[in-house]
Amino acid sequence: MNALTLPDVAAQASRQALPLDWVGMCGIAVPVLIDGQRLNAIADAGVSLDDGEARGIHMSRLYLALEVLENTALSPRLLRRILQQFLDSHAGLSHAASLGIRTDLLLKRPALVSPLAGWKRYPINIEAQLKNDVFHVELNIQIPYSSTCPCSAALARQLIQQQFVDDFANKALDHAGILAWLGSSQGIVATPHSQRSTATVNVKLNASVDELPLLSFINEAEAALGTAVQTAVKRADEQAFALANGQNLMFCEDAARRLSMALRRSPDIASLDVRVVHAESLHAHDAVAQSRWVREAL
Ligand SMILES: Nc1nc2c(ncn2[C@@H]2O[C@H](COP(=O)(O)OP(=O)(O)OP(=O)(O)O)[C@@H](O)[C@H]2O)c(=O)[nH]1
Repeated sequence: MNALTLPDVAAQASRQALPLDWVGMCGIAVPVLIDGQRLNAIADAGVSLDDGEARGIHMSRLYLALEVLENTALSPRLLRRILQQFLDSHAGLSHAASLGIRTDLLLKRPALVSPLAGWKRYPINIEAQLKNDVFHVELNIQIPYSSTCPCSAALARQLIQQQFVDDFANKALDHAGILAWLGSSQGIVATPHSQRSTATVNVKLNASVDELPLLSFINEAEAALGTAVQTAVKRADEQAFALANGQNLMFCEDAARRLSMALRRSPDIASLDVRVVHAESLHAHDAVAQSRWVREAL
């Protein structure tokens, strides 16, 4: 070896011959293009090391294969192309490749009533795998929403009825008096508790899907729940939100069922995991429900 030859340890034989399931890099900073937006993302890229005798993989080859993310819209086709490059650059060493991309989707959401709008952040994680020529993509999306407890609402209504009995017993009912009573906190003595909640939707896409249907999944999920958290809010919007919550009282079980049933209608989905977490204001712990569904083969 002369002074200009660089030692290549990866090309050496391993002292302990053992194949490895996954070798790669985690936490790589990359820009990605989704729905016309350039987003900051973090990637995990790796391959299997099938040859137990080989000392190491070629990390630079995986890293450089990610360069295309900078100027090509993220799609299942692009992910497959990158994974194929991971494998092609590790011929004889690897039969499986994976790429995970975490970012925050920013969507501009209109207010419920006023002409305002604001940005909402949806954390997403995209996991792609190519193994023995079988390719698949999974999307993980977190969607914040509001949930009002149906049990608490019923208990509050009962207290209001009781207050009505106490205040109006043996009195002639007059319209103006009842209207004023309904608008007072002496009349409406109790309110139900509600909480900010999070739905985590994990979707395995059908092989035929060639776009990442992130936006449509988020829209379908929010429509099914009916109580998406808001961005810019004036009083008119807050009142509409109160109505939406009152019309969509939800235990965590209700939310999980609504989401799962709504998303199952999408032809893009091969399998689905839904997990909802209601960060209870009644308790110091969370109420959680999960649902798993796999589309039956036709
Ligand atoms: N395999 C491996 N490489 C590592 C690790 N930590 C850092 N690296 C470095 O990653 C760098 C890139 O490795 P390679 O892709 O094999 O680089 P290279 O040999 O110049 O590139 P090729 O000629 O394409 O093989 C090297 O400098 C390694 O030392 C590790 O834990 N495992």
